[in-house]
Amino acid sequence: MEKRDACRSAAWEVNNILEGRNVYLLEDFCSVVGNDVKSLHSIISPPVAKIRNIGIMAHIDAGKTTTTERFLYYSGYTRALGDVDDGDTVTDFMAQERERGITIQSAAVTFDWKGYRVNLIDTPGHVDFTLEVERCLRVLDGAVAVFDASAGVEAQTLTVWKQADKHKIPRICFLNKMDKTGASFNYAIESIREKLKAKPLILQLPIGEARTFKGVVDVINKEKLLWNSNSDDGKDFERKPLLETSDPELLKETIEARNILIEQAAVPVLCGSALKNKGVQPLLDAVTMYLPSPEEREHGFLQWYKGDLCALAFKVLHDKQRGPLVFLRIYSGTLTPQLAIHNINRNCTERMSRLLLPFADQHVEIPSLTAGNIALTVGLKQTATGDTIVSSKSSALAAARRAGRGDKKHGKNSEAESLLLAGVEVPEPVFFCTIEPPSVAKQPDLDHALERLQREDPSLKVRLDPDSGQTVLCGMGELHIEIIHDRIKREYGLETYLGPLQVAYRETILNSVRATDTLDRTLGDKRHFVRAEMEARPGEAPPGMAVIEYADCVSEDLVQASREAIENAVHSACLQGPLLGSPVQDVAIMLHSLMVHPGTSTTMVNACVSRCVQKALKKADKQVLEPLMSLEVTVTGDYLSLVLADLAQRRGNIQEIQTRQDNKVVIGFVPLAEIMGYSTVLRTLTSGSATFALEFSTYQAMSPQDQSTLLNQRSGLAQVL
Ligand SMILES: Nc1nc2c(ncn2[C@@H]2O[C@H](COP(=O)(O)OP(=O)(O)OP(=O)(O)O)[C@@H](O)[C@H]2O)c(=O)[nH]1
Repeated sequence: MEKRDACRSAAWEVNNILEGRNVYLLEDFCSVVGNDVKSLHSIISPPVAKIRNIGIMAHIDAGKTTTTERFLYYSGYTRALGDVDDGDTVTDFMAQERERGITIQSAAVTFDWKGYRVNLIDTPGHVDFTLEVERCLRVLDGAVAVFDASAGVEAQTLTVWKQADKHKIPRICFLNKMDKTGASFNYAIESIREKLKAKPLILQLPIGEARTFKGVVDVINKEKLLWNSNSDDGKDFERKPLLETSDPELLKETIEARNILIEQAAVPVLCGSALKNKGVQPLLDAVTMYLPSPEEREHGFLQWYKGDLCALAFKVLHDKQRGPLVFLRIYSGTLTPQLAIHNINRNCTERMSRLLLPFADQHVEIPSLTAGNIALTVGLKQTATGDTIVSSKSSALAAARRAGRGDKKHGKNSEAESLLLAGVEVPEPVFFCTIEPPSVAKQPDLDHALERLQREDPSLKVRLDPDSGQTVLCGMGELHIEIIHDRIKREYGLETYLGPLQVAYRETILNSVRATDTLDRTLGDKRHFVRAEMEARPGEAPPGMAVIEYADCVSEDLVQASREAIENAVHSACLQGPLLGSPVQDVAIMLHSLMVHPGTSTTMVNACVSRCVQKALKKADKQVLEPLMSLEVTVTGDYLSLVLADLAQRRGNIQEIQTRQDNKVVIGFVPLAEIMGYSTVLRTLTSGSATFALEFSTYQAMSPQDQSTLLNQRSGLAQVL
């Protein structure tokens, strides 16, 4: 009772400063959820064993939205059944909100089911958002894969399934659309076996298929579940034992399935029709029964924190009224409103003002949240997607010490990196294009929009082209850049112009070379004199960076005085390689000698060193590196040779051709430069019957012929321009 009162007063207190729409206080919310009033305690902090953080993975149109809607309805959080086709689902509601400029998209919705707290986290499916999918998977403890039972496993599900394998996320399969013409339980099961290489653990059998689909058999309990055809919303259904007298065939089949089930460790499979309101409640039961709670998942880093706060920001949204909303998965410790937190990635401390739970389409203000939960925070202005949050800098250092990483001789960056416990590696963007505002006066608005979008999406990079002064967008794929372009228009009201998409090449050198450079200039009555001798050689370093070494003969005092100028000069020279102006990687730079006359400005030192490094890079044998994509094309046998011939012309390297049911699956690698706009090509080539999945693999050295073709093209282009 005491706790209850404390919660109430905390909630009321925050209400005084609260103006936002869609935010309920706990007790108001209890009346919203109606007859089934949840206890305040369970709303605030359910026992961790009763929490399920799950995602829904599905191919486009498999029924993810409809299934989510049914979850919310049966759990009592929405009062009417939304219909995607009528445009009145919770998700549609949010889309409209967004159109009106109130960005309350949802990255997670929360609801309770039979005493369990379910946090449903959205997982985007497209490969351009691989990073986003990975980040979401990182915060999931389990997932429901929704399939269209008439189509079985489709391309997008396959991609996300592989990522879930990588992160060891336990899954349940839901064969949806059992009512649809062409729905086939056996076909869908077979495709799970074939394409996902998973063993289906059949927990249910359908009673009827397509138009005759009525309900399901619970294989474990040997019961049939029949939805009352007179009940519009499917809330009422009855359980009846299967009897030898009334259902001899079905009983026999069920017993066989049950025996197989008990023998194997595999993926539980259920079936139903979200649209026709059949099979959703047993799916929710299965989520709570078969998917693990947060404490059943292993997170090695938790031991370093010993109960102190550790959370991962997995999504940032900008709300026009409340500013940035940050979704956090709490791994250990407790969050409370007004709490000051330390952001390890940004090495800053900031204060959150409010703590919300995203219940269905409403946000509920709460006084605290503990480990295992998903929280929505208001007030964190610097935190970006993917950041690790702890209680204080000293707590982070203590964790690093426990992890045995804080005591090494590190530079400041590597110390911070050692503490990024839950982060996901951000891949380097492989595509770029220029973006221009409608007028010069709108450039600050564009900069502001891009700054916000980058906080939400760290795989988007923005830079300034030093030659043209234009803003350049760097992204993970064509769709990624298209969506950013569209969001700038929709959310920030700016009509921008994109330049042509270009491939992000890199450069490196193959041998060691030395160069010298002298800068002797008199400005006013002051003489500035610098002479540098430098060597560039192959050595492991990220793009646009270089390993910098100093020869013993270089005076230590001089290095101390000019270190920053020298390092900035080396890095800026490495940002624009001599061949294509692309970043140079895997280079080490040694400063053999440096002579600086007294009174020479550090700007002059910087200029001389930069020129000297550029000279050395130019003299070396140079190599262009290009992004290589892994490609998977699913095509019917009659189009196979056409697809292969086309890929051969695109410098494709075919690794394997698999047979999957009636289809051939071509697996291989192809340079990104050759595969832009491939969806249109493939559609034309195969009359729209083939599908493909494309993913960045690595950077590879171009062959001498391909490199010279590229360089000729570029210089030809330069002459034309
Ligand atoms: N016949 C049938 N249709 C369904 C079922 N579930 C969903 N649908 C329909 O399939 C279409 C797609 O459903 P959604 O729920 O929007 O699917 P989604 O996976 O969220 O789709 P995206 O958001 O586009 O990825 C809609 O027209 C739904 O009405 C089902 O169980 N049976």
